[in-house]
Amino acid sequence: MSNILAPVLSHPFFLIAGSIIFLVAYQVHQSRTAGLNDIPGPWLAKYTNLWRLLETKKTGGDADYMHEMHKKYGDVVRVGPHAVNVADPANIPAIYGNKARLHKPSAIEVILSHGRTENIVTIRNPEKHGKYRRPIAGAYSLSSLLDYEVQVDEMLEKLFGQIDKFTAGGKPIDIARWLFYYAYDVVGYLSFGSPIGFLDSGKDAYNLIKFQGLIVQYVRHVIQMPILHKFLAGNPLLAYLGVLAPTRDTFVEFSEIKVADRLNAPPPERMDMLSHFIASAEKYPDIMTPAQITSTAVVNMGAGALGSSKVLQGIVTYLLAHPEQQDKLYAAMKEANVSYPINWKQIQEVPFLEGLVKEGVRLHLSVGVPLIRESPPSGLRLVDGSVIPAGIEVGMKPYVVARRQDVWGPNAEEWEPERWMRRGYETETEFKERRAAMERGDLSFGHGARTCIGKNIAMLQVYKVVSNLVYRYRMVPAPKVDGVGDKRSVFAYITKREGNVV
Ligand code: HEM
Repeated sequence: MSNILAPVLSHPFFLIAGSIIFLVAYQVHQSRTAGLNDIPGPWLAKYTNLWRLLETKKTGGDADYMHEMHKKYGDVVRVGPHAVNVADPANIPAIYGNKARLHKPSAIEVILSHGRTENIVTIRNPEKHGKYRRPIAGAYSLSSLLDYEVQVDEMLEKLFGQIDKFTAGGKPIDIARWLFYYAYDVVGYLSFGSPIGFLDSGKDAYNLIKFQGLIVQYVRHVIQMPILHKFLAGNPLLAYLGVLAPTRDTFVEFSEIKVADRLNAPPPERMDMLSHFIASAEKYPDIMTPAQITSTAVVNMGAGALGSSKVLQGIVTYLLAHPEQQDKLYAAMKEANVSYPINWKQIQEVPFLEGLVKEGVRLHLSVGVPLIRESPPSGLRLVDGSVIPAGIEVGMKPYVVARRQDVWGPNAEEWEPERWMRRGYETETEFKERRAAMERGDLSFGHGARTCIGKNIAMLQVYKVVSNLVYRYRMVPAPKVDGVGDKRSVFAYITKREGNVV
């Protein structure tokens, strides 16, 4: 009998059909035994991560499909055989809180190409993460900001010099592009000790922005189906052959050179982040190795520069659509008696500026993926009483949380800087309560031990440029210039507000 069946079974058709049946049976088994059968979600997502990969591809990751999924299926949605997304911000402490101390799941490692040094974003274990975060925390502290303001001012002067030059004669300018260059040069200056050269050259220096865009697209897609990483950037053979190298390595190699230059040079007169990292190597020699210092500087560019750029792009788009809001901010700054260039201390005295920036962060954050964690061995109890079993990838998307009506009100999806200020009809206590609820429900910079370490730096660079830009210029929308720019471009006619600027 087996002699008769052997030629049939070795036929390619049976081999392929058999493999497919095995794969489907395996996926069904995996799905059924994950302990998530009661959690609603699209049917395909129950069996394969392909569902979220396809959704990400369809929406490009920008417009968020999870927002629609939560509207359809509720606050807890199954997005993969072993993955759920949660929308209710009341769960933030349980998932991200210091007491919860959840690990990051293995999917986070898709950020690292084969052979690269791990960094504070990719370290999964909370204890180890704490060990690596401690030595660098001082570089990002509020007290360090005063040291960094000089570098930020230097970059602002370069930015405004270029705006003046390129708008001479009433020409339109792609203001978003220049704000990207500013954000990248500020983070680069602070991380590597010298500006990278975006503003000087008026170009995407070393193609960093382009490469980073490719890396973001890679991570955004592959993190949905992490097994793909083994066959792509995480693959040792492909790394050896250099197949995927150009996108990732140019960026890292550029950073290695910058860090090596600084390690071989005398310390600079003024502290920047790189000086902090190098100084901490004396106290933590096992952790702050040259490779780790480079990795930390790279993470700054990756996690930081893009975030601030996108927020600035969002704010400027809004200000162009509402020139009256520029005038409102200008009047508020005049009333606060600020002087040019507006400094960090003066910035704190203009509540409308705070509203603009916070609203910009809320609605235009760059984090297009959920902040993922792994449910602990004892399971994860959510506020609705349901329990997510051990070993499941659990995430909340800042985009989704930023649009919750129970936190932000019925106009949650609209831009309203004034929501951050006291309303005419509110008592001080009512305002404080409403604002505290918004702060509790705000996941823009994450939460807990892994909250954004660069938040202060991001705020310094964003507040400084928004305030000084509006103090110095008035902007109105300009039509797109044919053949110039890309999907990030925002064109504007810009004129100086005479009399304010030296
Ligand atoms: C408006 C701009 C920014 C936004 C919206 C933002 C958002 C975030 C979020 C949500 C996280 C938490 C990720 C998680 O929980 O898994 C994070 C982490 C991080 N961010 Fe930012 N970020 C911004 C700017 C920056 C800047 C300017 C820097 C550096 C100079 C930076 C460096 C980092 C680093 C290193 C981490 C990892 C922290 C850790 O795991 O301990 N970010 N960021």
